[in-house]
Amino acid sequence: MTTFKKFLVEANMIDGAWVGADSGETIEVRNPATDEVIGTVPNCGAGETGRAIIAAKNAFADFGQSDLSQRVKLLQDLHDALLDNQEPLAHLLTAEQGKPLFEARGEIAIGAAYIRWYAEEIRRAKGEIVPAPTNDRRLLVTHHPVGVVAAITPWNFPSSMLARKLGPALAAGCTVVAKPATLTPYSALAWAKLAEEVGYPKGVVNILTGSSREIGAAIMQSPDVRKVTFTGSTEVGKSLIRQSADTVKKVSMELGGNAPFIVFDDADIDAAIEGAMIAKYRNMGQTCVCTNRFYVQASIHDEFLRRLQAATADLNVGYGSTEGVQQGPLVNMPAVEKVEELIDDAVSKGGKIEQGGKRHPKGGTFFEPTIISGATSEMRFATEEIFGPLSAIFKFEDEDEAIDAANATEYGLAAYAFTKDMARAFRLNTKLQYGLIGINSGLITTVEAPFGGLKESGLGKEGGSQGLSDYLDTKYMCLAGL
Ligand SMILES: NC(=O)c1ccc[n+]([C@@H]2O[C@H](COP(=O)([O-])OP(=O)(O)OC[C@H]3O[C@@H](n4cnc5c(N)ncnc54)[C@H](O)[C@@H]3O)[C@@H](O)[C@H]2O)c1
Ligand SMILES: O=C[C@H](O)CS(=O)(=O)O
Repeated sequence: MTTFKKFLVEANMIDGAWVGADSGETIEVRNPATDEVIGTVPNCGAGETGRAIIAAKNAFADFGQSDLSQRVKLLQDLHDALLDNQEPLAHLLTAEQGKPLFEARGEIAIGAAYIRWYAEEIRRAKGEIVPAPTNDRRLLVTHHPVGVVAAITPWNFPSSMLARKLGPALAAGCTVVAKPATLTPYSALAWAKLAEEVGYPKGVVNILTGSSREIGAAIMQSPDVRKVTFTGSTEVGKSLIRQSADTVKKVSMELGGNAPFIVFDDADIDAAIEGAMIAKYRNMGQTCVCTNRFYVQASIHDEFLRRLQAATADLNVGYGSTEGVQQGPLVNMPAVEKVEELIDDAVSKGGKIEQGGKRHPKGGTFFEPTIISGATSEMRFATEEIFGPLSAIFKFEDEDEAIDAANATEYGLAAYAFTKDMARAFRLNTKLQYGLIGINSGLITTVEAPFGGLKESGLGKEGGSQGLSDYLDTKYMCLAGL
């Protein structure tokens, strides 16, 4: 049995010290599968946040001017430390979030890959010398770390969502104040422990737990925080964007999704079913890029539905800590109740439950992987993010109808389509209003590519070469008198 005790840190990291809340108050952290208390974390607020921001600002004076080679070495050591501890970190992640162990291991691995990627990318953050209009001057363009960065992250991928913020921030020479979701704090606090172990100077990485509103307000009101990088719901993202105006902070937003999954009649059905299972049921459907709406062309609808039903019925539902389990519990009871509301709404409007449809016999927040056919645009799940193991099956006749239906949402994060027609693939790339488009694949996230949404799914990119620029300020210097 792997123990994660080393990373069960019941304290916050502020200015190089592990501390509790000024009030002494704590918050319980529960295992979604068993509802047992795993431990507690400090319930910090404005005062602790102010001290963390000052610590990050003070640390930036040196870290922001540190040698590139030093920052690269620290990132390489952080990458290695993460992989050396992959097993306990994965077990910790499963304990606090519920996802199956194989997915938790994958999340730790991609987190390490983001760190390694930015250890490499920062060495290519080149400036330029621009041809001057006259010979008495040189025009130089250079890049510099923005300064103190606030990172606010969600509960569904509590480790990798912080990795793709810490990576570019630390590579650029920024310092960080991070606030994880209250439901899943330990996977984030583990990053502070690893950063401490590999030798990051005090104040470079600060991680706080507690009142989202209090900590959030203190972050947004501070002129010393020069960038906010947020991953979470569109509703909270909009609030943070509004608050950022008061001090003109840089913002990057990774927000909600409502992914269409379009299966054309020329699709490889085996590939479409394989893609559907991962695009729908990864993290029990609690993934921003999970399929929200399946659009299946009429001539293959019944075959696809039958095959999806068989694959869904085969899913192994159980405790995420049990090897071989493919679906764990939902994160909490409100998540279960939301799925139930969406099912009741769909059935009341003519939807048919083809599979599942109710709480799992395991009880608690376990829920049966569910399929509803006869879906229509009047049903709530056509426009609301499901965030659960519920497959909504819509039927369509032709390509234009599918594209129009797919785009009928304020979201624009991920979209998927299965077709052998490459001319159609390029039409879809042009016409689908989404930042991420998977053709014949249901799992497209990778560190090499820019991840981010259009419309109300976000601002900015994470990963790829594009993910670094948000942590750099670009300056122009005119060097005259030569
Ligand atoms: N686009 C992406 O990359 C991506 C990735 C993961 C999750 N998400 C989205 O996140 C949502 C699920 O995550 P969630 O439930 O944690 O989202 P959430 O918006 O409720 O919370 C996200 C984070 O913001 C904090 N927060 C909440 N209210 C705040 C406030 N007023 N001020 C400051 N911080 C505040 C929370 O404590 C948490 O740390 C879904 O909509 C999902 O699509 C998007
Ligand atoms: O939930 C959203 C995450 O960004 C999912 S992914 O692991 O990055 O695809």
